[in-house]
Amino acid sequence: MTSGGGIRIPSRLPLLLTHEGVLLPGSTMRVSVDTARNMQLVKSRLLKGTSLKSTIIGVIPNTRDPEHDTDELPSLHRIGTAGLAVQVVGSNWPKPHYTLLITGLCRFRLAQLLKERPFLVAEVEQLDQLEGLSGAADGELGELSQRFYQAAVQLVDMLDMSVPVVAKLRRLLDSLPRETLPDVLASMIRTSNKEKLQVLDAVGLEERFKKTLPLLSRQIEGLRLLQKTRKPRLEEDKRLLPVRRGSPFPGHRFSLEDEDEEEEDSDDMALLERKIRGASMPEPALRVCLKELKRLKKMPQSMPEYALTRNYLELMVELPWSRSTTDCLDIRAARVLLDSDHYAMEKLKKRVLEYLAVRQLKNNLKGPILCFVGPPGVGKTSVGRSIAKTLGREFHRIALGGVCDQSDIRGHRSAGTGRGASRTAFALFCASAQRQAWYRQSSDSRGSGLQNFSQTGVFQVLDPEQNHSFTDHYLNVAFDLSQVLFIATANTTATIPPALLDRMEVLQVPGYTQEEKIEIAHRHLIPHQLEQHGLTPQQVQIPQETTVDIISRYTREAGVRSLERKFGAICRAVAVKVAEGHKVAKTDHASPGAETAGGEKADGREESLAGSADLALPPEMPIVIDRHALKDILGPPVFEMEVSERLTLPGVAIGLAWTPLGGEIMFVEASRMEGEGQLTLTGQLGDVMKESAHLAISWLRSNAKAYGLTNAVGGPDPLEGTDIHLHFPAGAVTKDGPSAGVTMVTCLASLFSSRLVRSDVAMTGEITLRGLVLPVGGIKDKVLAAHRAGLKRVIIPRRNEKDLEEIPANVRADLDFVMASRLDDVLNAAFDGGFPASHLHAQITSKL
Ligand SMILES: Nc1ncnc2c1ncn2[C@@H]1O[C@H](COP(=O)(O)OP(=O)(O)OP(=O)(O)O)[C@@H](O)[C@H]1O
Repeated sequence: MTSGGGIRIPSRLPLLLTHEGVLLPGSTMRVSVDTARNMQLVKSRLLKGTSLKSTIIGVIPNTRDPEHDTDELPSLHRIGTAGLAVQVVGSNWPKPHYTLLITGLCRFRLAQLLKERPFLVAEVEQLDQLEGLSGAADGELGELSQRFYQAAVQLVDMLDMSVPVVAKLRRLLDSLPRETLPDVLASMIRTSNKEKLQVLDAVGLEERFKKTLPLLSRQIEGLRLLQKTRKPRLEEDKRLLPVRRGSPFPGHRFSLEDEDEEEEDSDDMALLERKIRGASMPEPALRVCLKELKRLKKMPQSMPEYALTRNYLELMVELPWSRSTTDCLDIRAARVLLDSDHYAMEKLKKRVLEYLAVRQLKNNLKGPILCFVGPPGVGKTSVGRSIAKTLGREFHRIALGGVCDQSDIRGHRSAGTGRGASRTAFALFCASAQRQAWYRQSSDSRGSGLQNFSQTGVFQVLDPEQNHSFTDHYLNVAFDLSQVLFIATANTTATIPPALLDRMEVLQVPGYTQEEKIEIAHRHLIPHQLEQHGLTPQQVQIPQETTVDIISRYTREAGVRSLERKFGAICRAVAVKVAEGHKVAKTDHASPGAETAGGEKADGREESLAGSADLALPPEMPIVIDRHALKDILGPPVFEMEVSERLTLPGVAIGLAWTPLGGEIMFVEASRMEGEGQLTLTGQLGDVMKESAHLAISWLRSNAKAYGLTNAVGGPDPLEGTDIHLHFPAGAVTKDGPSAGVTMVTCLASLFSSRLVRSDVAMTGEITLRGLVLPVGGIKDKVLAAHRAGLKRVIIPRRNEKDLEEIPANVRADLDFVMASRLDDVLNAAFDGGFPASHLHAQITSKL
């Protein structure tokens, strides 16, 4: 085809000087042309010429730096290759240039330079037709050509025959004249420009074979080595045709450089595939993963979908499909652990142990889901963590507060970027083995979103009957959650939909009494905080009185979370003092006089003080946190005993309220003014509470005569010519419920009778129009709140008497409980000297 033997080139040839690459006969090369002479050659010869002859040019490798190839003619290489310009492409970017595709025809020798401008023209002598291997060559040349041919066949056989260009090359080896093989193969294999130049200069055939044979052997060796190191991927290696620029097959460029990247990529994919196969996922999940992997392999990395698919596969691989822990439950050890981690909570701990014992005997997790309900910071999560520890399971917490969307529970997967795993799947991913997850529902203001739970798939997750085939929309395959032990926590059951609540066993976790808090603080919170701050009991001491002060004057909560935070603040302050002390000690040590001080701390201190007066004194150990230190560290007390101050006027009474944060005392205030009998209610009250207010007024009006209640001017109807305003403080918080009924009656009775309510009484109870007192909920939390506030008497409905059993004995001993079945009982207990009608006037004078 390109044998010089069959082609006669013109004796005068325009010359193209190439800076990059060496064109050999039988190969094709792309050349970028931008120097003045070469551009002229293209414009006036190649683009204008019409005959085949005009497209034949002499290509001479220019060994000089192209930058200097301006006007001065370089000393030209004497041997060049005549080539056929088969394609010319012009472009203006980034500067005007042409790209030529040239196929080498035969060698020529430069005889004489005829013209230098506008482009070079020379008289040339055609080489390559002088010798030839006629048929079966004999002698050394024949042997050389045979060896060369065999080596070439060996090389091509090492490549992948399924690649069309390799198959074509294999066929060409047999059909091409042997003398053309050195040029063709030298242009294909990895060779430097210098080596190619040597091949070009080898005009004699024998010399040419000798020059190219070692290059061929080197390539074979290199390929063999490569295949040896990457044996498992032999098939892929064969695809790597080590053909560089100058391939005789334009358009097919293979390069060993690209290979590395490709190799990395496919290694990565192979690794991922291995991981997928090794994840022991069930058949359907494996099928989905392999399908996704196949898609991923075809995707360019720059595509957004690539990262998404990859993340998906990584998540699938990490999910604990088969990994699970064997529960190692020893009930006695569990009891010890629960006791050592948590003070009090006896009822809860007992129930938890029962639950665990039954689960172990039954050896499955079917049954109601435990749900701990109580105010914040009472240790619900902490008990859950201990349960996981006793079982040897991993613990993960999922927060569902504010969840109102099904995708949070079950994930979502839409086209594009908006897809993600559910919180459930994410928790499992984090837990990395099928063990325990922790469900939490919040009673925050967005709690109403939880109403949709039945549709949101929470059942599918929690319900042991359904969760063996939980399908996350993101994962899109079923996952067995039946081995996961779910425990729920909530601050209130009010926001949990009834259908879900029905499947749960609710365990109430009430707030703590002051005594319990003191114990928890000294057994758990203080040691924990000391450890967290790198302090020891030898360095800091917090006496019980300080703890009591913090509990009553700096925190007012049902749990112990703020209490723990306050201890944290104290530890930080102490840490500074201790660190400052160390600093002084170090300074002493470094000073020459310090050594003679013989380790006497006091001496060292004096010396250092003399040297630098602004350094703090190292504190005496241990630092004792007394009331003054407390004020210094935490600032002035946040809560003061304000109760008696607020009850100095008629028309104020203390009610007891239950909130998700625990029990609270509440001051109900009433005032009256001239008007038309209007009742104004403020403090964000719900409908039930508004109705209670109307009930209270009606009852008082109907009994006004009996109790001697009057309006502002002493008239028999308290509402005549009078407007009433009833206010419940903390106006920003919505309140509702019937339990403030008795407090409203007491507050209004005080207003209408102008008598003061006792300042140490708190009350709770629902009222009826006939003056009965009905039972209410949350008695324990309410009583604890009254105790916290330092009140002495608590009025509760008689039918709540049984609830007093839950209240710790010491709290019961501190309080005087009044059981009320009628409103008369309430009023009698709330006012000094009772509230009988006959004594009314005498009482007023004595009080006012
Ligand atoms: N009885 C207790 N004994 C020892 N530490 C306790 C006890 N109760 C609470 N704590 C500690 O109080 C801190 C808060 O507890 P935890 O986080 O379990 O509260 P929670 O009831 O889950 O609150 P929330 O409803 O806000 O999540 C933890 O450090 C816990 O160890």
